[in-house]
Amino acid sequence: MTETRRPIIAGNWKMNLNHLEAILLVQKLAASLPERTLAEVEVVVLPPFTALRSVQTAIDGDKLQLGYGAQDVSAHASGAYTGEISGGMLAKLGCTYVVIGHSERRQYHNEDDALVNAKIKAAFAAELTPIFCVGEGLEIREAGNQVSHVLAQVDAGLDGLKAEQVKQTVIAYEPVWAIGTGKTATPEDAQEVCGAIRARLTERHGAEVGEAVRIQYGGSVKASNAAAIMAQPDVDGALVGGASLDADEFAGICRFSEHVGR
Ligand SMILES: O=C(CO)COP(=O)(O)O
Repeated sequence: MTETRRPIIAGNWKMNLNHLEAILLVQKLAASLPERTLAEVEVVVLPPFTALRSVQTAIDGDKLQLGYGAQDVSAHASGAYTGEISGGMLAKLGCTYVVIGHSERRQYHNEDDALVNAKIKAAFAAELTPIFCVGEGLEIREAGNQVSHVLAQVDAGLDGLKAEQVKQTVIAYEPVWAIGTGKTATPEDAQEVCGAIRARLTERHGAEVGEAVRIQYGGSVKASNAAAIMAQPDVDGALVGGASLDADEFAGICRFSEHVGR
C-alpha cells in the first residue's frame, strides 16, 4: 500500500449469517474498531442479500462508520429473471459496493468473463462500485501462468469501461488455491500479481488510473498475516472470507497497521 490510496478491508460473509446474526456481528465489529483504524482504513461488510436491509438499518441507526454491499448482482436492470437481484435494488438499500466475479460464482454458477463484464457495467449503471475478483486455480499457478491468466481476466472484465469507471473499481486478486484452504499466498506472490495488474491498468488506462485503483488480496487472510500482505506496495486491502465472520479476528485484520508499528 501507499499513502495515496486508502486501504479497504472487506468481509465477504458468503452464505453465512441470517439477518439477526448479521446485526449482532455488525454491532460487535463496530465496537471492536478504534477511531484511529476507522480514520485510516475503509471497513466494509458484504452480507447475504437477506441481511442487507438489517445491516443498513443497524449502520444508519447507530451512525457506524462501516461500508456495506452485496456479493453479486444481476447483469439485467429488471424483468423476468427469477431469483435475481438488480443493481437498482441494491443501490436503494444504500449499498456502496458489490462483489463481481468471485471464483465461487465463476466455478459453481459458470460465470465467464463476458458475464462478469456485463455485471460490472450493470453495477456502474446503478452507481455501485464493483469489487471485481480475479485469480488463478492451482494448475495455472503450478504451470507458472498466474500473471497472464489474471491479466486476461482483468482485460476482459474491464472491457469497454471508461477510464473514470476503471479508476473507481476495486480489484480483488484471490488465488483460488488460497481460498478457504488455509494456504495463503506469500506476500511476494500477492505482490507479483497485484503489481502486474497495476502495470496493466497504467498501460491501458493511463498512470492516473493505475495509481488510483485499489487492489485487494484475498485468500486465507487472518489477523496474523494481514500486516505482511498489506506491506506490499501494490496491495491496498484485503477481501476476507472465513475470518470476517469473527468480529475480533476481522477487527484484528483491520488493525493491521498496529502490527507494523505505524
Ligand atoms: O474468497 C474469499 C473472500 O472473497 C477468501 O476466503 P477465505 O478468507 O475464507 O480464504
